[in-house]
Amino acid sequence: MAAVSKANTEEPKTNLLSPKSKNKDNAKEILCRNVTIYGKCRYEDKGCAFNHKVEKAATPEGAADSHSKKSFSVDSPSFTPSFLSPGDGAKTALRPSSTTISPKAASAAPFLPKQTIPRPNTSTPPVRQDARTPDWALPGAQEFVPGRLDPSALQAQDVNDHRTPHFDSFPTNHPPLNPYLDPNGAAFFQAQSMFQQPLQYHQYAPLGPYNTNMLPYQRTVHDLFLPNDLREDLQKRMAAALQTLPNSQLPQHIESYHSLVPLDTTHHKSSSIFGGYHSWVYKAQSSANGHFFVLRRIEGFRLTNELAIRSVQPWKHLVSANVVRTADVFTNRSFGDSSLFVVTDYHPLSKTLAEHHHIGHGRHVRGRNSIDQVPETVLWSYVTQLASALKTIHNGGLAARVLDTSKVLVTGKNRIRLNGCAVMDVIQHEAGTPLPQLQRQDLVNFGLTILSVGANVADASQNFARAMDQFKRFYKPELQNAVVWLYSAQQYQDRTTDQFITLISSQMIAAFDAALHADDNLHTELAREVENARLVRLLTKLNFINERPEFEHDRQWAENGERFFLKLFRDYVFHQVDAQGHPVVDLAHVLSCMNKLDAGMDEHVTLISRDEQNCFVVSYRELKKAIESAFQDLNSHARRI
Ligand SMILES: Nc1ncnc2c1ncn2[C@@H]1O[C@H](COP(=O)(O)OP(=O)(O)OP(=O)(O)O)[C@@H](O)[C@H]1O
Repeated sequence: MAAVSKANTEEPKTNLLSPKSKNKDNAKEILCRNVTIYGKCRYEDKGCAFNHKVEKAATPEGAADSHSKKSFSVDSPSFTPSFLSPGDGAKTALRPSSTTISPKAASAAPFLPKQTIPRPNTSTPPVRQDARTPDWALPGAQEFVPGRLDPSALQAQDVNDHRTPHFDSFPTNHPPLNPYLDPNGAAFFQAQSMFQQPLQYHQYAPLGPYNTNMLPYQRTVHDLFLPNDLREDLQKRMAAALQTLPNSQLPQHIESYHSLVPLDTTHHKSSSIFGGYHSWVYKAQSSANGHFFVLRRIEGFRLTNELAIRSVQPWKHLVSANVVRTADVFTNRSFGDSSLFVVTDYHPLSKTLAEHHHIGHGRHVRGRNSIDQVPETVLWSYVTQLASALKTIHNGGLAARVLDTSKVLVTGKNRIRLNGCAVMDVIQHEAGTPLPQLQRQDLVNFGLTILSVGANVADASQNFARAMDQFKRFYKPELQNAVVWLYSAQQYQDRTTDQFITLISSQMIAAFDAALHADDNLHTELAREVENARLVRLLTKLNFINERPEFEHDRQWAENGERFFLKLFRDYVFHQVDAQGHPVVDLAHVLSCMNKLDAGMDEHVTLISRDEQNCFVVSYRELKKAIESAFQDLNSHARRI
C-alpha cells in the first residue's frame, strides 16, 4: 500500500494520495534525467518540473552520469515527464503537458528503466473513471511474445499454473496442493525469472470466425459470453437429463440403473421394427458412475442362447459419431415378464426423424409451397451422415438391421445418429442370415428412409413409385438418383456402402466443410467462457471475506484495520457512481478489475471510504495478497468450526 492517511477534510485530496506530494518542492533541485541522458530536455520550456542547469548539479555523481551518457545509444529508453492527475485515465496521464505543471505531478510514477511504468489508476468511488483503457495502448507495455519462455521452464510452470487444469496429475502420497491458497502467488511462478511483465491478465482476445453484422453495444456482451440460444439449449438439455418422475409405478431399480423416466411420447407402438416385439424406452441413471443412459426394453423376449448376448460385444466397441453407442445388454424380470434390456447413450431432448419432420402426418401447405418440406441441403446432410454410419458398421463386420425414420435420432441441428442397433443381433441371433445380405438390406432401408423424409410418407416401401413421384417434385436429379441407387441394391449383389460414398463424394466434401465451420463456431463460443470459472472463484473469495459480522470486534477486520481496504475495493469495483450520483453499472469495469486483481498487477488504485475520511493507494498486487491472507484466515476459522 503506497499510502494510508487519515484525511483532513480541509486539505485538498491530492495530499491524500501519496507521500510523494511532499517532494513536490524538491523537484526543482533534482537534475532532469533527460539532461543526464541526452544533454538537453525537450520539455524544459514546456513545463518539465526538474532542474536543467547542469553546472548546479556538477557533483562527482553528475560527472559519472555524463560519462555514462556517452555509452548510451539511440535505442536507449527516453524519459518523458509524466503528469499524472487523479482525474485522468492511464492514457492521458502519460501524455506530456503542454503548458503548466499540475500540482498533482508530485505523484508521477518514478522513472524505472526496463520495467513497465506503474500506472496509478486514480479513480475514486464518487467520480466514475475510465477503467476500460486498453492496456495494450500503453507505450511502455512489454509486448506479449508467445513461446518466448524456455519450453522446459514452461512445462515446470504449468504444473502450478492456475490457468492449466491438470486433472490426472494428483499426487498419490501428498495432500493435493491448492495453489489458490498461496499468499505470495509464488505457486503460479516457480522462479522469479518466469514472471512476465505485464502478465497477460486480459484473456479476452476475440477468436474468429467473426460475426460482422453486430452493433457495438451488442458485441460487448456477445463477445464475452455464450449466445443465448446456445446457452438455453444446453440448459434445457441438462434440465431434461435431471428430470425425475415422482410417485412412479416403474421399478425402482433395473440392475444398476435407477430413476427410470419413460421417453416414449407416442401411444402408437409399432411391433414391426423389432421382429414382432414391442419396445419401450426409458431414461435411467447408473448407480455405478452417475451417468445417464437409455434402457430399451424389448418386452416378452426370452433368451434361449447365451451366445445371442455375446453377439452385442462388437457393438460396444463400435465408434461412430453417427451411431448411438451401445453400452450394455442384459435380461431382467423387474417388469414382471422376461425382457431384454439394451443400454445405450442418452441424448437429451432428441427426437426421432419421424417425430422431427412429422412424417406421415401430411404437410402444412401454404400457397404453392409446403412449409414442412425438408430443404435439399438438409437431406444431403442426412444422406452423408447415414452413409458414414453404415460405412463404420459394415467395415466393422456388422449390419444395422434397423434403419427407419423412427430409429434415427435427431440429437442436434441437422445432427443425426442411428439408434436401436444391436437389438436385432440378439433377438434374431438364431436366424443366421448371411452378413452381405443384411448389409445390402441396410442400403435399401437407407434409400427408403431418405425417401420417407423427402416425400413425407410413413412407409415408402409400401408404394415406392408413388413416393418417388412426390420426391421428384421437390428434389434435384442427383438426390433422386442416389435414392434409386440405394433402393435397387436388392437387385445388384455387388453394391456396397463404399461405392455409394464414392458416388456422393462431392456432397460428402460439402458436408465435411459445413461440419468444420460448425466446429470453428463452437470453438469461438467456447473461448468466450474460458475466463468465467476463474473470475467466479475470485468473486466468491471476495464475497466470503467482505462484511463478516462475526469479526466485527476483531482488530484486523475492523473499519480501521488492515482489511478495511478490501471493503473499499469492493465499493470501487461494484458501487461506483457517476458525477450526478447515478450508479455505474459497467460489466467491463468489473471484469477488468477482477482480471487485474487475479494477476496481481503493479497498477495502483485509489480507494476512498464512503465518508471520504480515509484514502488508500494500493496496487492490485497488494490487494491480491490481502485477499489471499484474509481468505486463509477465514479458511482456518472454518476448519476449526
Ligand atoms: N438414446 C436416446 N436418447 C434420448 N432419447 C431417446 C433415445 N432413444 C430414444 N429416445 C427417445 O425415445 C422416444 C421413443 O423412441 P423409439 O425408438 O421407441 O421410437 P418410437 O417412435 O416410439 O418407435 P417404436 O414405435 O418402434 O416404439 C423417441 O422419441 C426418442 O426421443
